[in-house]
Amino acid sequence: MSNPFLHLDYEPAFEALGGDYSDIVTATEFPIHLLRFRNHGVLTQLGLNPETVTDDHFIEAFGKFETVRPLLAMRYHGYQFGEYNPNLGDGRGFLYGQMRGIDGELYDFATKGSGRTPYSRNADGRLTLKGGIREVLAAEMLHRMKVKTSRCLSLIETGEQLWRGDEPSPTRSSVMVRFSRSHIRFGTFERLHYLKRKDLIEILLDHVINYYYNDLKQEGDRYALFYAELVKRVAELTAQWMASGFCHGVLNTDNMSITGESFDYGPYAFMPHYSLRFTAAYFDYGGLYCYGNQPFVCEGNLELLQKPLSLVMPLEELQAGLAPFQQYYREFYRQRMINRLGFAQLPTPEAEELLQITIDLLKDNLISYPDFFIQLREQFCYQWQDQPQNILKDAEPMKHLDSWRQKYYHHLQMFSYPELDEIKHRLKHYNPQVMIVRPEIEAIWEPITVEDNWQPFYQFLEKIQAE
Ligand SMILES: Nc1ncnc2c1ncn2[C@@H]1O[C@H](COP(=O)(O)OP(=O)(O)OP(=O)(O)O)[C@@H](O)[C@H]1O
Ligand SMILES: [Mg+2]
Repeated sequence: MSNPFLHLDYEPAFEALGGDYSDIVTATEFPIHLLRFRNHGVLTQLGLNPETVTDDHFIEAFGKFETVRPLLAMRYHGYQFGEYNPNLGDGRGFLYGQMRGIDGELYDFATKGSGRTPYSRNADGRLTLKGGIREVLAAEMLHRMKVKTSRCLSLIETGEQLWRGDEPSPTRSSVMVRFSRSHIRFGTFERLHYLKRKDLIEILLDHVINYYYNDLKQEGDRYALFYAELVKRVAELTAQWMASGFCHGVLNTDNMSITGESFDYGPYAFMPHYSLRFTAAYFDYGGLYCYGNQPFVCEGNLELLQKPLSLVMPLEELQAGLAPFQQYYREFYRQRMINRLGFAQLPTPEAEELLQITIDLLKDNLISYPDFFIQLREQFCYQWQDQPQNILKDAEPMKHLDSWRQKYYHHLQMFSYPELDEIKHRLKHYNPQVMIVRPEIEAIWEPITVEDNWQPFYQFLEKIQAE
């Protein structure tokens, strides 16, 4: 059977921009190829029947990189922890191809760990197996939590020994293929500003609007409308992270997608309990990218993007576009938190009150942030409408619990029996039955590294995906 990945209807949109934005590269040849993860959800999104795609098809296309189009290392710069770095670009990856999903939208296949490129500097161009597993888990978890995220299409172990400061070494190697809306980053524009190429910024901006903001392309003021829409999308994404208890860890501008989608899951972490200072990356000494800073950092990154964009549009329009960011963020955050509590909609002042008391309860008692929502989902029952004491009735006495119960109870009073069923469903929809704080990731990695036992990894993925 011919390989469906080699017969997809590839649409070389980025390639068509020409050689100013990328370099043609070759993939490394790996000593072995062991397919460790294949994402059937993504296959379905591409209109492929998983039963017709063999493991060898994955290995041919995404381990040996047989291809029908040139492999492109994308060029970009970026602000990293506030410092401008012009020495970036795809140093261990390339764009493999672009194609339409069944939704009609354009998507990228791009690699991580596929070998050295002109942007590797002194590094090896590789991805550790643990790093690959971590990215698979983050993306599937966030996808399950209805966060707009990239996903991993495949993860292939490649049989090399890598040396890393942050993993016991030598450590195993892998190559991943990521499925995302786009790998054009804020830093892709920043590089063009650095090179003073207004002409290339204009071409790239039209490209972005054409493919990712299609309904704006006929508008006269499409640049301003694009930026205003990007601001809104990033505010929504940030709110989704915050409600999920997710700390991205490395919010440099080269890790910010121009489509407002979340990607690049390196030293991320889901916070164990509510703390605005919770920091994911061990090298983030000052806590710049801590959980609670994310809405401000994202706003700041959008502001940095004004520099390149102001070469092709008035700065005042960009400033006006950014002005509502925090308000958007707050609205999206409140809405998502209300959803996680089981409600579709509540009037704003009541939603704010419920939100505040929920945060106080979580924060002041150091309750497990993930477990709180899991318990809510698991224990919800109609009897909660009878007496506030029934709500999470096994919980130890603690600060704010009575007033939180009263408030939750008060909101439940407004619903009929069938509507309570909807709450039950909503609690399941927004709150997965498992979460991955760090010890869980270690518990998945441990059997793999000690005895090459992948069962806990696959079982965990199944639990993430379950409703
Ligand atoms: N092992 C490596 N070899 C070569 N370059 C690397 C390596 N690790 C990181 N880089 C480069 O360092 C920069 C920052 O890395 P970062 O970890 O943000 O990106 P990445 O994880 O490699 O890729 P992506 O952002 O697509 O997920 C990028 O230019 C990246 O290509
Ligand atoms: Mg990155």
